[in-house]
Amino acid sequence: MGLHNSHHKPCPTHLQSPINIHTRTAKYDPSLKPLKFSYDPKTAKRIVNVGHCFNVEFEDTCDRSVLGEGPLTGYYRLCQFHFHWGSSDKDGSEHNIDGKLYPAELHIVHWNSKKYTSFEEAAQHSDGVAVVGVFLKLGDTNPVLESIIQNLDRVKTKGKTCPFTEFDLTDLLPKDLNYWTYMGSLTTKPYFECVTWIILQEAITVSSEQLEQFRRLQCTSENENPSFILENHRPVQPLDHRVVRSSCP
Ligand SMILES: NS(=O)(=O)/N=C1/NCCO1
Ligand SMILES: [Zn+2]
Repeated sequence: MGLHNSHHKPCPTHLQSPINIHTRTAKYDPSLKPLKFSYDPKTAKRIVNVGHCFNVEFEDTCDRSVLGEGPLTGYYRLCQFHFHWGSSDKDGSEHNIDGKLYPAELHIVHWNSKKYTSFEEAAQHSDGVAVVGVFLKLGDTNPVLESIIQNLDRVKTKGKTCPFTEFDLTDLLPKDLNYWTYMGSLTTKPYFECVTWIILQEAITVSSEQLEQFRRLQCTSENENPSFILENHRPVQPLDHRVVRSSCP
């Protein structure tokens, strides 16, 4: 059921992601708090090739690595991070900034462990999930990304996993933690509308060679004819009546 208007025709309300962020329309909200990342490097567990991307998974059976404050009520438990990229360096990010695309985008996925008992349950609720999005811009080789990428030949085909421990995810974040925030959805099936999106305004760097490594991952399993994950970014969705808020003026 959607909103009703004078024509009495229901108009559906979409809360889908990603979106284009029009920075001049974003509204500064002084009540937004600074983001508080409390990640324990010992909770890093493994890298998994899930077919459409690779996930770096964390131990999420207790609140050892959490994201707090920012636009959130309470804290959300870190469960995994992954990337979206394009078939060339010309596109790849999911969110756009004033129509500008980046060559890739990092998503750090957390779920509301105060109210729910798993990511799967939390994803059924509008306050269930918080994803921090970080843009990757073309530049020098990123040494922290390199420590992840050097493992990718161990998860080349769909379903493969490899151990990945003692990783400090805060090393991957930019210095400036100012952000835009809006209510949206998962950008992968089943597109549940359960995400508080927190998009950092400062990008981190990635080199062209590092992006090429992403595109060498296979979406096929080891006993199939190889196909490659050349791109995995969803097109932007209608903003409708949503307002994007900014943590800084
Ligand atoms: N691209 S996304 O919105 O983070 N999608 C998901 N799905 C499972 C976890 O994050
Ligand atoms: Zn994602």
